[in-house]
Amino acid sequence: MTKEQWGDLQDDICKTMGENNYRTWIEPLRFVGKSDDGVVTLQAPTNFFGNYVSRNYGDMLLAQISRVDRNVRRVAFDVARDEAPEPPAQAPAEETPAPAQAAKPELPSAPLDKRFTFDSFVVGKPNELAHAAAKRVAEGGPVTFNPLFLYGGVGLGKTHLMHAIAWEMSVRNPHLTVLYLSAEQFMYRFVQALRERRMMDFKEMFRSVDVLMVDDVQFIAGKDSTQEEFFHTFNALVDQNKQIIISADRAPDEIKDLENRIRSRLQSGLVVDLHPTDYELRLGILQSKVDSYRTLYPGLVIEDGVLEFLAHRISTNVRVLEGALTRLFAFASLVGKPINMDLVQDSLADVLRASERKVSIDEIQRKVAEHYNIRLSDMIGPKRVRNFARPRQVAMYLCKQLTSRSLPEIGRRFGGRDHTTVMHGVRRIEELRQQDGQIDEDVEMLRRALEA
Ligand SMILES: Nc1ncnc2c1ncn2[C@@H]1O[C@H](COP(=O)(O)OP(=O)(O)OP(=O)(O)O)[C@@H](O)[C@H]1O
Repeated sequence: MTKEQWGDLQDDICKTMGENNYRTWIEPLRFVGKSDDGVVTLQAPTNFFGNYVSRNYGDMLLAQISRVDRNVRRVAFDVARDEAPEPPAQAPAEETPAPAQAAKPELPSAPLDKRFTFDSFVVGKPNELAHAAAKRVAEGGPVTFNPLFLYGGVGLGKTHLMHAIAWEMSVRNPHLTVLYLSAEQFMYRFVQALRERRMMDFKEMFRSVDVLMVDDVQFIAGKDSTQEEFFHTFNALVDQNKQIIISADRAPDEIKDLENRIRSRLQSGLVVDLHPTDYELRLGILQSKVDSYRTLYPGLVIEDGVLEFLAHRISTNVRVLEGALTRLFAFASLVGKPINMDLVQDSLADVLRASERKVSIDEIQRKVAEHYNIRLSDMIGPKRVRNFARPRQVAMYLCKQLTSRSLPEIGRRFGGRDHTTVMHGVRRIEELRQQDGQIDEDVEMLRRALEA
């Protein structure tokens, strides 16, 4: 990978992520070089910037770069050396003198991702409440719950929902001042204002917004001065009946080192959580992603079963799921082949290993036998009667889905059967899941129980 090749890729990257995002996040990066062990380093203006790009676009960049250089394994981010030092974790005890001529601070809103709208947010059981609350707030009208506090694990859509609210509000009422920023940026602005002796400007600016959205609020835990300022900003806005929307990776009472008065303020509105995704939601998200990729990769075929496999096997983190799909599309277009299970195994081995569920063949056999009320020895043994054969096939199917064991290995664990027998069993259950609601329900229930 050379600087020229990085330059040549820019058009494609821009098309993939849209011009706005490209200009905000990718254009400022500088190509530094590629190491012998396949790491491409890009220079970002700040640590925050580098982390953001790595988290949100890392997989896409890797996929694009590996199209021109297959030896690249990883993309790393470096920070420009002449960067102003990152803000300290605590506000400095002593203030430094103000610069001779301080400019009035601009509204420190973070850029919104164009893709993060309500339209592109797939709703399922685990996130329907959070989605409904976000929608209600985005519609404006009288402020009914203040703040709206959204929380959930990594990559479950908190930022997506926050951006969607901000977009929707701005469209419905272009005059509203909607300020969206991360808690880290809030602290950065606060420390900067302290240093430059512009606290009045800072206070004025934050108190003048109509809607304040703070992402990842757990970041201010343990940072006393920032918490204090956040508390005052919060109160001032609530007093003026301005909407506040907060996100965090856990519930207010689970955030350690948070002052009690802040904790209770955060709990005083509506607290809703995004639950870990379930199979159906993951499948829905994959399908909607595939639709949006169609224009980018016209003609690419996805064979049956691939999305279902990914939805089963990949963790609940939607970012990992999306990254896997992006990589699959990039590889498939590179080698000019359809997206099938072979390609999945070739290109996603690391992701699949990482998300491997620790379910054993023994556990599956026991659970299935119990469910169908037959003896374990009958399920594994030679008898071919339907009462034993069908549960056996279900167990084989689940072993294939939930473990990384090969077909011959599964065959051995089912009384030394041949791998073709296992393959036949797996296919039969796949067919039956389409045709027979009862079998489909049984298999799904067993899968959930085994994964729980
Ligand atoms: N229900 C959903 N429908 C469509 N896309 C989703 C959904 N949930 C998450 N995503 C996508 O998953 C990715 C990660 O989501 P997001 O950044 O909102 O997660 P997060 O909860 O803020 O994670 P973090 O804790 O890391 O900040 C984004 O690309 C987002 O669009």
